Amino acid sequence: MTVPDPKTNQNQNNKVQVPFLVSAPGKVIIFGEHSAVHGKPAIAAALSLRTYLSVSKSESPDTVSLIFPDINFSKQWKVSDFPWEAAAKYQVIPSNDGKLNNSAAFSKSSDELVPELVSALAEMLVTIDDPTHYSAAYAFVYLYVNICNSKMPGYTFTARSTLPVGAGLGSSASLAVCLASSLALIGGHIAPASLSINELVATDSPDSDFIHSWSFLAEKCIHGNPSGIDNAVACYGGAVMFQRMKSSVPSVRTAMRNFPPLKLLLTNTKQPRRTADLVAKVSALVSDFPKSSGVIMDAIDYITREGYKLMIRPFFDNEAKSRFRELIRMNHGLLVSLGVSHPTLERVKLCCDELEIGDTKLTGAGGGGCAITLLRDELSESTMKNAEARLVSEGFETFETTLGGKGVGYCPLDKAADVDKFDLFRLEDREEIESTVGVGANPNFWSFW
Ligand SMILES: Nc1ncnc2c1ncn2[C@@H]1O[C@H](COP(=O)(O)OP(=O)(O)O)[C@@H](O)[C@H]1O
Ligand SMILES: C[C@@](O)(CCOP(=O)(O)O)CC(=O)O
Ligand SMILES: [Mg+2]
Repeated sequence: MTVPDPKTNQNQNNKVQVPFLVSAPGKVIIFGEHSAVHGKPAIAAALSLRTYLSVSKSESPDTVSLIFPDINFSKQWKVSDFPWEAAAKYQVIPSNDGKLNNSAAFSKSSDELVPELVSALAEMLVTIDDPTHYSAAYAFVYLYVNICNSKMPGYTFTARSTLPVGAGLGSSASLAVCLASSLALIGGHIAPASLSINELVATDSPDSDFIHSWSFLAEKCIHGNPSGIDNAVACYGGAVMFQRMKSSVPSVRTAMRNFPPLKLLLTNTKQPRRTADLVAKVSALVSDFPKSSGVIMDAIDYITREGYKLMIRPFFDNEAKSRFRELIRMNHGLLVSLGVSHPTLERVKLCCDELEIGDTKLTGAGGGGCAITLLRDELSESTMKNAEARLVSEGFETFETTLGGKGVGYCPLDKAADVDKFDLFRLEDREEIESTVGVGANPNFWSFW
């Protein structure tokens, strides 16, 4: 983490030049969604589908603007509308000797939202009725007052995802990481990223840890009680075994460097749902039936650990693959018993079972959204084409994606021409976003923390 000038709260070295872009990946949970919230381990990997966010100066210097076309939402505030005084009491500003002048608040705010700040921000959000809009705006304003300050000029934040939003692939966490990294850059708390796509990261950097801790709070704003697995993957990339610990003990995150090349089909039911509702539903079940639901959570715990053991074997051979598929099938059944499947998800599963292409489970919070099918090895191209055509004919959408990619990235927009070329608002669709700014199609534009 860099040390900002205490007067301006801006880092003097490596100061970011506006405009710029940041980006973070979505994720797929292989085992352990929901049980992860209740302290059990889970396994997830970063996707090649990502969220991109641009930061530019607002036309009017005292206006902060959000432009979120994927959810049909835009909003403006005046810089002076933000509750800076309330924020100052809890804000963590590193002093120029590099020590945190409010370290108690830092450790608290890196774990829990500050209730006084939440109520001070409520007035800025009162006119927003749609919960989708509200949660995105809430995450933004919470991070903005904590990470930025009243002396900074107004900026415009435009976000676009190549991920489906609200479909179990971690769009909320990838947005949270984009917000945390862009605000940390303009607030002068971190330096622009410098690692190229092929450089391996030996250890986590203080800058990525800073982004990670604030993105967790943004996830809290979006869905109440996140385990932290989604924003960890969106921030650090790769594949992880993750376990949330009881409050005040940090979560355990074990990078899985030899993640086997899984052949996955990703199917979006297009059934909308909110993670917040499903996480609350499972938490209600846990408190109503602690013993019965506890046994289900324990079973998922064993499945995840069995899956982990198979995945870290030096050879992910046929025997390992067939055991792995059994685990996928069992994990789905247990999620059904927690009440988080949906008729559309069951239809995807039925279809894949009938076609005998592999084993299917819901991924993410369920209630709609996406399913993953771990494909059998020996499937021909025509079998796969037929299977995808059948799923599409039933109203679903299939995705091709690769697993285990990079975490949060940064792309400077140095030249004036870049600003028009990379105007996220104007890009037509996922394909155009990917081909114009995408990390996959344009790896040389990007650096990583
Ligand atoms: N590209 C985006 N633009 C604006 N808001 C987004 C975007 N992606 C995610 N969000 C926010 O995250 C919410 C979806 O999060 P969630 O219900 O956790 O689903 P998931 O993380 O599985 O996509 C949206 O309702 C919105 O508030
Ligand atoms: C249900 C859960 O395990 C995953 C939610 O993922 P998503 O928001 O549906 O992509 C919640 C969490 O771990 O925070
Ligand atoms: Mg989410």
